[in-house]
Amino acid sequence: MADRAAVLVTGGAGYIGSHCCKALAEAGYRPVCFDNFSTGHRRFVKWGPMITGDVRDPRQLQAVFQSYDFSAVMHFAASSSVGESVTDPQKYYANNVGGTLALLSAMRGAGSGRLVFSSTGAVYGNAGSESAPRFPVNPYGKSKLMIEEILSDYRQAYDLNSVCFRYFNASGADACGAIGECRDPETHLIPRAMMALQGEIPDFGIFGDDYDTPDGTAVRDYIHVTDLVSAHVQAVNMLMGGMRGVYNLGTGVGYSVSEVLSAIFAEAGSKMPRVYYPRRPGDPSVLIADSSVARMHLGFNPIHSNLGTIIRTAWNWHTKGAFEQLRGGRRSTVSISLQRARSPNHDLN
Ligand SMILES: NC(=O)c1ccc[n+]([C@@H]2O[C@H](COP(=O)([O-])OP(=O)(O)OC[C@H]3O[C@@H](n4cnc5c(N)ncnc54)[C@H](O)[C@@H]3O)[C@@H](O)[C@H]2O)c1
Ligand SMILES: O=c1ccn([C@@H]2O[C@H](COP(=O)(O)OP(=O)(O)O[C@H]3O[C@H](CO)[C@@H](O)[C@H](O)[C@H]3O)[C@@H](O)[C@H]2O)c(=O)[nH]1
Repeated sequence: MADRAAVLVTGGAGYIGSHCCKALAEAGYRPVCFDNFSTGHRRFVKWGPMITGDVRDPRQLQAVFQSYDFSAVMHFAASSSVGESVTDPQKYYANNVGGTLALLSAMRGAGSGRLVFSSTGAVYGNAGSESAPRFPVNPYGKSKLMIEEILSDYRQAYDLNSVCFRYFNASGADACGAIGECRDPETHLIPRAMMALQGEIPDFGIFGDDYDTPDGTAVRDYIHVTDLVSAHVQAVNMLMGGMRGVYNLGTGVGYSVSEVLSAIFAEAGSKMPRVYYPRRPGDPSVLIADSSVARMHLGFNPIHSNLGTIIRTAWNWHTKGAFEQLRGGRRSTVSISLQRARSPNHDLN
């Protein structure tokens, strides 16, 4: 079936992928979601066809490329928890590197030559501009850097054109309230803190208060998912005009874990004790983007990414019916392995 406006979205049932499918549909494309639902949700596939499949399976991929004539491919499918990548690196190299190689092979077989790849700020040791040294400190970041190198070689050798977006901490939720951040187990800061405030998880804590940062907790650059996916739609348009390259997507502003928690408490109108755990293995101290190249070349303008909007939209998602339905109305048994807790600090500010 020829369909020039079709875009293959691997991982389209996940957090960022589902937001991207919505944005693609709104921009006139037909997003075709290909997902194994390892962390994604069938309920998130609302804006185009849903294909259940695994990017590591060449036969499934071949069948998809035989069924559609894709204008571009967006590759979100991956394993993406920094801490887990330290304890189970094989999962990360097999799913991220292995899955991407299989996808690229299927693309070449089908003569499909445009890819938008989800890379990460975790490829840097200390982030800066795109030309800053890349010293990933965890297997997740290393797996993404390997893929970037592979894509660079494929660009040269096979004319397979790609845009790599190194995004920083995706956060927030679409204003519709129907899609948002929800994995099982959840490991990310903002959803975990919100789940803890709602009594859904018993073991929330701050990983590290001894970083070389103003308040001792780790600093990240939080970028609203709506701003992220706008850049992706823009990239599809520009790939058709021959654009390629590697771009940071962030705000250039960092917030500490402690500052994020304060913003969540303010939005929720309730607080919980701040419990401190040792640092999480693989975590860098500070990750802040310099996105000036994306601003210049893509017109990237993260208008939704102030911390207040991020927390408000995430809280809206977490306290609306859609989130509760997704979790089956049950209390979560989610628990991630924690190292020995130090004495809780009962500072509620
Ligand atoms: N969330 C962030 O802050 C962030 C930051 C930088 C980069 N990224 C990257 O963005 C992408 C999306 O992240 P997310 O936060 O939406 O994660 P997510 O876990 O919500 O989504 C990933 C999706 O991919 C699917 N998937 C995983 N392995 C698959 C496979 N082998 N075959 C088919 N489907 C598979 C999952 O079921 C899920 O729907 C990932 O590549 C991630 O590394 C995320
Ligand atoms: O229960 C928790 C969860 C997280 N954190 C901390 O909060 C910060 C942010 O952690 P998290 O939300 O897990 O995101 P990151 O580990 O920074 O990684 C995200 O951001 C990276 C880019 O910056 C992406 O590459 C990853 O895919 C994405 O998961 C880190 O210092 C964590 O140690 C806590 O203190 N307690």
